[in-house]
Amino acid sequence: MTKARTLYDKIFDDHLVDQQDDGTCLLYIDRHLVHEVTSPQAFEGLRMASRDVRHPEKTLAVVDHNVPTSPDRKFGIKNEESRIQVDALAKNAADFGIEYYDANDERQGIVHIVGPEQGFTLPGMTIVCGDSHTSTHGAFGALAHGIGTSEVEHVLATQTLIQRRAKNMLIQVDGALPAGVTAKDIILAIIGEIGTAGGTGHVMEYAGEAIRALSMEGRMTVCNMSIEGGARAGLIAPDETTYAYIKDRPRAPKGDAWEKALAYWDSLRTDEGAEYDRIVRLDAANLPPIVTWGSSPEDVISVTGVVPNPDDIAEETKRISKKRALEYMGLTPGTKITDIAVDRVFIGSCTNGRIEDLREAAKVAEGQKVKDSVNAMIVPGSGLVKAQAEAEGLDKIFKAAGFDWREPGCSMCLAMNDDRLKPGERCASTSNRNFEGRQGFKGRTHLVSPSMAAAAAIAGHFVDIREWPKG
Ligand SMILES: CC(C)[C@H](C(=O)O)[C@@H](O)C(=O)O
Ligand code: SF4
Repeated sequence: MTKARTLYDKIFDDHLVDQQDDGTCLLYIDRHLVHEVTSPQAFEGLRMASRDVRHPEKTLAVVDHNVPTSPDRKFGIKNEESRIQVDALAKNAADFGIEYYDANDERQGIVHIVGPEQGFTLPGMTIVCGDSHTSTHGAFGALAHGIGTSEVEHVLATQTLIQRRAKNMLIQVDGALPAGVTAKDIILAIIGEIGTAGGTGHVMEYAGEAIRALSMEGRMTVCNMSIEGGARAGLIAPDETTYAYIKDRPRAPKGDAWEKALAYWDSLRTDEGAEYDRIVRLDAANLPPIVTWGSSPEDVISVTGVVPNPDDIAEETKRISKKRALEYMGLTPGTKITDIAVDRVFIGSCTNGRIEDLREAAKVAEGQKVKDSVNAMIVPGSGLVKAQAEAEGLDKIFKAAGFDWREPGCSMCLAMNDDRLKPGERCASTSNRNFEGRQGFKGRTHLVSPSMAAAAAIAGHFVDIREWPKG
């Protein structure tokens, strides 16, 4: 009898090219996504060694981090550093025969939104990208790893990656989400529970009623932040929701190939009796909307709560670090979360820049006005998301409410382009990292869901979305 295996074990085994006695494995890589930040030295390395890209057709390049999000970007990038990186990717893609979406291509967007949209991301595949949030693609039941630049070069040259087997971790989310509570709150709650190192050495598989009930957009939000929980990757077994999303995408299998693919994809489930190294359980029905208060994604609190007091932490190193976080954030213990005023609102990123996120935000914004003291921007995650949103009239709702409607890119998720916080500015952000300086020097980031962000823009402070609109 064969041993019961997890979904991770199955995908890993199906891609194993070689395994050494010390456990070092060589994995075949089905898909490689490339962006401008982590690829220039990799291509340079190939040139120096006179090597080609082994499988250009399994590689897709797109610019996202450095592109400005203002409409006048079609006239070029003013910032020199950004322009150099973007131009380098265009040249490298042309020189090595790789399909490339530039900033004027409607398919351009954040790499982790583009892959799924194009049907480039498929269940059972191994997918890599020189980017930590590659875990997003695990929502499709693909084994998706973020890799470093030297590994990018290795994959470009050989279409393989050196890996060790990870441990298996199951995150079981039972129950049904209450109204106003979203996929973002699920993953923030998980990270709050296990901490940012909780998943170290593991691949996290998310299962349970609440995960099955999520749309692909929601599943991507959850898998996206696996990396913030320290995991090597996140995974969700594919099902009818997955297939419906993929069907008829440009690069999805068609006709007979589709039927064959479905048969294989249906085998991508963890076997009955397979063992996990660790299991974490969560009840979705008990989850509130969550806001982060510190400078780590594990610093989570219910919107109904107050800023915690680090003095209550017994462990010294942690106490000192959380004290510092509060100082950085300019917050006082005991302050009600709903009393915290925001200066900026950012709705976008590979965590929450998809169509469903914009719909959720638009529902809150409709007929309302952004508070005078707040500067709020909506950045669709891709050109296709933007077009879809415009076809649904969401842009009109946002603009009428006083939100800034932008071009697609990573934008203010990280301060690598013109969108950034000024020192001291406080932002409600739908992105995934609230590290010091992440959204701009001395900027203060609170991670929230899209509807919570939209409501904060209108009220000027955090509000409990479950009670929105008041009166
Ligand atoms: C620039 C890139 C290497 C980085 C990552 O790996 O995640 C970025 O996307 C981020 O979110 O911090
Ligand atoms: S949107 Fe943010 S998290 Fe995602 S790839 Fe871009 S910078 Fe990284």
